[in-house]
Amino acid sequence: MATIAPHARVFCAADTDSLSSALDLAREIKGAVGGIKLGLEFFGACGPAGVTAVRAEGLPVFLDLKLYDIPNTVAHAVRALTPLGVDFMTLHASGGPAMLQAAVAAATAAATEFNVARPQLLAVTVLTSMDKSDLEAIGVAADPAEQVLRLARMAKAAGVDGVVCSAHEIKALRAELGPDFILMVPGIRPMGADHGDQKRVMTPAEAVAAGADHLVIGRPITQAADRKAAARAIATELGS
Ligand SMILES: O=c1ccn([C@@H]2O[C@H](COP(=O)(O)O)[C@@H](O)[C@H]2O)c(=O)[nH]1
Repeated sequence: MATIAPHARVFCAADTDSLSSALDLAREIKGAVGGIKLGLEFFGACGPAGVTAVRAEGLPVFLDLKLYDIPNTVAHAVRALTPLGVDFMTLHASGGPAMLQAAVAAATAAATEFNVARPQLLAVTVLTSMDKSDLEAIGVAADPAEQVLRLARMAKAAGVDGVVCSAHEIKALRAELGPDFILMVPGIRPMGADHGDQKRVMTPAEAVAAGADHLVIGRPITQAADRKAAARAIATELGS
C-alpha cells in the first residue's frame, strides 16, 4: 500500500469568491498541503470554469457542494459535475439511502460517459459546527457520536466512498467501518487557534493519530499573516 506524506493529508479550504485569491493560495501553499477544497462560495462566484482553473494548478481538488435534494435531482447534478474531474465531492448523508445510491450510480455512469476518473463521493454526517443542542433543535435526540455512526453506516451501505465527520467520531467509525472507508475531517484547529463557529474540534496531530485519512483546514491557514508558514507549521506538526 502506498504511504502518504503526512502533509498530503491536508486539504486547505479556499473559502473565497475570488478566482485570483484561490489561485494565489494554491500557488503559495503547494508543497505544504495535499489539496484544495472549493465550496459553495467559490462555486457560486467562479463556477465550473473556476474549478477547472484551480485544478490546472496541479493539486488534488475536493469540491464540497454538499448536495441535498431528491434522488433524481442529485443524480443529475452529479452527472453535470463529474466531467470537472475533481477528486472528491460531497453530499449530505441525511438525504438518505436512495439519494446516495442515485449519486453513486450517476458518478459511475458519468465517469464512463465522459472518460474521467470517478470522483470519490463523501457523505456529510453531522456538521462540525453542530453539537448536541444543535441536533436537538432540529429534532434529533441522538448525540453527535451516535448520529454520525448511524449516518455513516447507512452511507457505507449505500455505496459511498467515505464520510465527512469530526475527529471525535474517527475511532468509532474506523472500528466499525474498516480501514478503507475514507474519513475526511474538518473542524481542525492547531493548539490555541480560534475555534470560530466550529464546535467539534481537534488538533491536526490528534486527528491523524485517531485515524483521519484527510484533514480539512481553512481559516487557520487562510487567515494567517503568513499562509505558507501556517501550512508548513501544520505539516511539521504532522511529521512532514
Ligand atoms: O462538517 C463540516 C463539513 C464541511 N466543513 C467545511 O470545512 C471547512 C472548514 O473551514 P475552517 O475555516 O477550518 O473552519 C469549511 O469550508 C467548511 O465548509 C466543515 O467545517 N464542517
